[in-house]
Amino acid sequence: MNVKICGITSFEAASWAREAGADMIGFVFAESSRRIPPEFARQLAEAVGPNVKKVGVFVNEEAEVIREIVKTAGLDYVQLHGDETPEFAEQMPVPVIKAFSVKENIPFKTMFSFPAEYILIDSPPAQFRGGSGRTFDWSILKDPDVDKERLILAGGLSPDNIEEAVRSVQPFAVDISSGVETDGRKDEVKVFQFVQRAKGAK
Ligand SMILES: O=C(O)c1ccccc1N[C@@H]1O[C@H](COP(=O)(O)O)[C@@H](O)[C@H]1O
Repeated sequence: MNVKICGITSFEAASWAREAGADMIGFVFAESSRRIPPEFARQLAEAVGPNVKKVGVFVNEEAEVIREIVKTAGLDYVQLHGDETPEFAEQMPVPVIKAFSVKENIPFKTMFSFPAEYILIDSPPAQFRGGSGRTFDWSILKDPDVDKERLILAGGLSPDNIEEAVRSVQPFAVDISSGVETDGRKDEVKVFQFVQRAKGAK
């Protein structure tokens, strides 16, 4: 199981994610309590080293701004978490993770025909477009149009529900932000528990 820890805002959290065995870390460049400047993301990315992939999270950002941030921060993927079109995604300089909310009522067939390396399915937005900490009914992902090889499951995951999530959905990867935090900051114990349980679940 591949694991992405999103909303990294400190050197400590970046090193916990790496030491715990996360495959990807996410930096938020959209409206969020977890937003960080691109230059700081670059420092975090360098501290983590090349074995953990770096994902930049954007919501309805201009393509030119994303291109600049990809260069400045040294990103491996962009996660488009807004209403971006297929044409927009095709202009991206690195592989794309396209996020859809289950509330959008877009057929899975349409979601999985989007030109992106991975399709991330998240809960409906709350205050911000992502990072709500809310879960959704995973049974909808049993639909045969869901391509599990390209699916990243997100939304309200936590160390307590991740084993059940992996067992019932069997996605390519799982993505978490608020479920490994305490009082709005990444929590070392939760990060290790989450990665260990996600990777151990069958
Ligand atoms: O994490 C954020 O603050 C964020 C802000 C704007 C767009 C996406 C964001 N994060 C993504 O939200 C989901 C679910 O997060 P959670 O685990 O429910 O807190 C995840 O894909 C993050 O990558």
